[in-house]
Amino acid sequence: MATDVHRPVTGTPHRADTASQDTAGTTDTAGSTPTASAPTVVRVDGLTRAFDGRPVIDRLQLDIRAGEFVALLGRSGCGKSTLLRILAGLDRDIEGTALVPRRKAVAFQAPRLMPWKRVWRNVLLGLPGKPERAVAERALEEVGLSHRSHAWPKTLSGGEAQRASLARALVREPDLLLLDEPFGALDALTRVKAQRLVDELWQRRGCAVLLVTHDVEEAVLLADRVLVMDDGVIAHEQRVDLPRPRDIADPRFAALRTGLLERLGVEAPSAAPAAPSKAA
Ligand SMILES: Nc1ncnc2c1ncn2[C@@H]1O[C@H](COP(=O)(O)OP(=O)(O)OP(=O)(O)O)[C@@H](O)[C@H]1O
Repeated sequence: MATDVHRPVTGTPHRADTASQDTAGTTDTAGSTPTASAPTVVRVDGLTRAFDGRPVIDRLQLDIRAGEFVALLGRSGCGKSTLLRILAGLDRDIEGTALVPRRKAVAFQAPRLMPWKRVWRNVLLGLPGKPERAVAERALEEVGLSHRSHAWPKTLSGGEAQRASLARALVREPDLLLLDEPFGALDALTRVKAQRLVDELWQRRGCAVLLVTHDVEEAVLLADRVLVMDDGVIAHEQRVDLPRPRDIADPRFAALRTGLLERLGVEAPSAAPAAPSKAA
C-alpha cells in the first residue's frame, strides 16, 4: 500500500513513500480486536499544530491499524477536526510526522456537493483520469442512491446528500476513510440509518476509518477503539470488544458509554426512578 508522509512544510514536504513503511505496529497496545495483528496504516509521531502560537495539537502520538474503526471524541475546540484535516493532507503546517495511506478519502458534516453538477458527476469529482459514469453508479448503488444519480444536489434530502458524499469518498477506494461529524446535521432517524450504512460499508470494504463525533453512543456503536482528545493529545483510549451489530440495550454497552461520558466530564443520565407501586 502506498503511503504519504506529512512532515513540517519547512522539512521534507509531503512525499510519497513505499509500502515498506507499512510496518506492523509496535507502539500500539495488544488488544483482542480482530485488527490487533494488522499492519499500521496511520502513524502519527510527535505531531504538533499551533494557531497564533498556541498549540492545539501538542506532540500527539497515534497509530491506526488496517481495517480498524476508530472514533475520536473530545470537547468542542480540542482539535479533532484539525487532526483529521492534517491526516487528510489538507493542513501541512505541522511539526512531527503523520504517515497515512496514499488512498484516503474524507467526508465532512456538510456534504460539499457542487450545485452545478449532477449527483453522479459530483461523485467522480477530483478523480484522476476520465472515469466512466459506471464507476459513480457502482458507488451510488452501494449507498442506496442509484435512483438519484441524475438529480441536482439541491433536490436531495439531507440524508441523500450525505450518502452522495459517502459515495464520492468510496470511489477513491480508500484504505483510510476520514469522517468529520458526517451525521451531525441529520435528524435522529436518518442518522441511525446513516450509521448502519457506514457500519455495513466498513465491514464490506475493510478500510480503516477515523470518525470524529460528539456522540458517545455513536462512537461505542461503531468503533473498535474510542479515543478521547484533550490538551492536544490522546488523553484516553477505550477498546470496544462488543459483537456487531451492537445493542445499545446491552449493559456492557451502557457501561462503556458511561465510562466515556465520565472521561469527557459529562454526568451520565441516571436511571429513571421506579414508578410508585399502586399498592403503596
Ligand atoms: N485556521 C485556524 N486559525 C486559527 N485557529 C484555528 C484554525 N483552525 C482551528 N483553529 C482553532 O483550533 C482549535 C481546534 O479547532 P478544531 O476545529 O480542530 O476543534 P474541534 O475539536 O474539531 O471542535 P468542534 O468539536 O467544535 O468541531 C479551536 O480553538 C479553533 O478555534
